[in-house]
Amino acid sequence: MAVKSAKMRELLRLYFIMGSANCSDNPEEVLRSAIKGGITLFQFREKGKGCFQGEEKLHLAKRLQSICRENHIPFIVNDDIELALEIDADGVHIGQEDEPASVVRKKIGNKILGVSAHNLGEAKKAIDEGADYLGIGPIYPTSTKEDAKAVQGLSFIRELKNANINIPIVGIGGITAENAAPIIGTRADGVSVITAISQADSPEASARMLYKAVHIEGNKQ
Ligand SMILES: Nc1nc(C(F)(F)F)ncc1COP(=O)(O)OP(=O)(O)O
Ligand SMILES: [Mg+2]
Repeated sequence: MAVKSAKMRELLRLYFIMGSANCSDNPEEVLRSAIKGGITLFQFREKGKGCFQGEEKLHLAKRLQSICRENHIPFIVNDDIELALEIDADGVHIGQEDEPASVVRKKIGNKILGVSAHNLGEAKKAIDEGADYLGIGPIYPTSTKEDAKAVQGLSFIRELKNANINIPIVGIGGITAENAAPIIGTRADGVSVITAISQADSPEASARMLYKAVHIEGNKQ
């Protein structure tokens, strides 16, 4: 587990999350561009108005997964455990409204398991049930997730660190190159981003700026 945790921290550095609904351009081109810009992990999150279902969702997942495989970027699936197992994804991400982490861990074996947590109780439960990392947020206001919980800033990350919770942590919610550094300053392991990359004129340039922001701050730790 220890090796996995160190590797997990590296993977979380710049975690791009995207589905077709988040892209103004072709999702495959957006992903290729984001990979060129230095993303370290990818999550397929096919959700929201007009998102694909069934066969179309499966085919898009496979196309994006093959782009990640060509570039040695692990491919994580949001919510849809059955899809993740069907395409042998590298891991899944679940929230508090999804299946319990303990049930998902049994289904996915040794794949990466990410869990969203909004308070200490949820964090401890996720850790006890085998989570490999926690998604913490929304750090800043976000328009991407319609049912997002209250904006929490950096307070919950600080609370976790003060409670000596050492599981790998990634911040999420409204993150841009301009506001990413303070998240790393709280000793979170990385930032996850949807719109700032998926809607950028150049996803590559946006990812590169984000990577620099987290890298510079990370070197100060
Ligand atoms: N998808 C996510 N990915 C992360 C990650 F840690 F990966 F950055 N953190 C949080 C979420 C939010 O997960 P959830 O609360 O289930 O909502 P949704 O299914 O709408 O995304
Ligand atoms: Mg979810």
